[in-house]
Amino acid sequence: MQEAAEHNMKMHPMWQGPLAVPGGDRQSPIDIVVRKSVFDSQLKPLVTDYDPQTCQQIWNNGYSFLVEYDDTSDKSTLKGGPLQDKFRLCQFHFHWGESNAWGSEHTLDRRLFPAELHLVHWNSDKYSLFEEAVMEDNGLAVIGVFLKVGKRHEGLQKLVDALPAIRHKDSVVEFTRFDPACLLPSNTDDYWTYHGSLTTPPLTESVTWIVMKQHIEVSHDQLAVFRSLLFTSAEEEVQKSMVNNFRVQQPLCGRTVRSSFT
Ligand SMILES: NS(=O)(=O)c1ccc(-n2ccn(-c3ccc(F)cc3F)c2=O)cc1
Ligand SMILES: [Zn+2]
Repeated sequence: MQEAAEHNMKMHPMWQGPLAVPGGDRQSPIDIVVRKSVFDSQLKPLVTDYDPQTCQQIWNNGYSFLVEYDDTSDKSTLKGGPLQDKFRLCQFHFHWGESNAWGSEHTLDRRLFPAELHLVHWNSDKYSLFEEAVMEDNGLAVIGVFLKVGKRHEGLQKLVDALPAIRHKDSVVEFTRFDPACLLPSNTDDYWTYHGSLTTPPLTESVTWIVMKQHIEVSHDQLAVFRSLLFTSAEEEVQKSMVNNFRVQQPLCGRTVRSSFT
């Protein structure tokens, strides 16, 4: 069934262009083979400092829904971990499946999760705009968090309640005072990190990936609301459910995945 979902995903307009950066050898997502990851004692704890007042809007971009933050100053930042510089939060979004059996982009020893959260940051020490950073080797840092189905996530509910208002592609509503830290697992010291890319076009190889070892739990009903979103705009005749908006795992091409824990 997942293969059919992967096939359907590739039919989405998003994927009608090049499926990889020509000559790309650091594409994402990947399968993290836990026993092959290399412990690095130099990896530091993550330091997130998010200001909920910088939360601005939530919108359906026709592939996922994005919660966007004001990134015109260093008010919501990420540093530490594998990073040498300070990174500014610009948005977060999710990827999910039509069933709880799949949906994540990264996998752990081939294990799929029902969904995955991505918090996207850009290097504000080196670049002045996201648009600039997205093209650079050390331009972006994305925190990945796996979602499992279980108890209701109280912090997520405010976001879930906003989704019916952005059911169609290109719909946007104001969304304020949301602290993305509530979506991080209680333990952010244990993670894997590797050099990769954006998982949708432009697929630029500019991302330091930081994948959390600990997952968060959301309820089945909360994920069902994700699946009530549509890939399509209100004007389109055929409405398509926004599900299976994930890319399949890419070749590791000799890269090392480091772990912050033994
Ligand atoms: N899934 S993910 O790897 O976290 C991911 C995948 C794709 C993007 N993405 C897609 C288009 N853009 C984008 C937006 C504005 C811009 F000026 C340049 C971009 F590349 C972007 O950041 C952002 C994040
Ligand atoms: Zn993503």
